[in-house]
Amino acid sequence: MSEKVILHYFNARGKMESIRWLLTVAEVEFDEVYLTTRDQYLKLLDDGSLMFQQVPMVEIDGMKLVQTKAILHYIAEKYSLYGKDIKERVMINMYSEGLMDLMEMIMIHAFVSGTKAKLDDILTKAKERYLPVYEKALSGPVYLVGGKLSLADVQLLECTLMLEEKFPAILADFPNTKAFQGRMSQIPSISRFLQPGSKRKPQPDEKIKKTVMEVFNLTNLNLG
Ligand SMILES: N[C@@H](CCC(=O)N[C@@H](CS)C(=O)NCC(=O)O)C(=O)O
Repeated sequence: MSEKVILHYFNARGKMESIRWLLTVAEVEFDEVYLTTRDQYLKLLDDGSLMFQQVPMVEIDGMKLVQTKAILHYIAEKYSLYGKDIKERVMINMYSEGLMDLMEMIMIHAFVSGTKAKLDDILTKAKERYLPVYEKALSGPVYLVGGKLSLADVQLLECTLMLEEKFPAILADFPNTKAFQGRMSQIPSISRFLQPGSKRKPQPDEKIKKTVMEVFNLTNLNLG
């Protein structure tokens, strides 16, 4: 029997949250080791556990995986959430990359306490560049690619929920996407994940920002 999956990251969404979502949908149990001190991080570096001195790091199947996309693709492939052939896979990757670009904008904005102008820019891009793509793809099909649940669907749900936290009415003009969100939320593993007390993380607060700065020995948060 393979050992339990262990996630090494902050007690925060960040780059690990999509991995938490995907494991949840795949119904894979996982434990988490939260980075709270610089010593913990230095120990991971000393151990050689972090290939590029960065987290997320995921212990799975006897490996210590880093690089968010590589981790997501491994899990998606392993649990049949990655299409049936290379043409489906490239579509899943394109949808997924678009969602990661958008989610990263929101993540960075939260961390660097950006201006209202920046938030407006995210809203405009979400409505004009990203959401129309998913809305069109979902006009008819139940899932984004190949009529089957995939990594892209899981990330679309995660992303639309993040968007609604910032812009509650954003899906009003995107009825297919809103209906998709409702369907996805009824999948039992997802429904449980959406309940309070699950391993889903809240929006970042000042405390977590302080922890990240201490762990990485930063005086200034510069996330791009
Ligand atoms: N390309 C990597 C980037 C990971 C990354 O930037 N991780 C941050 C925390 S969210 C980190 O470990 N920063 C420390 C550093 O880069 O020295 C991925 O997607 O996993």
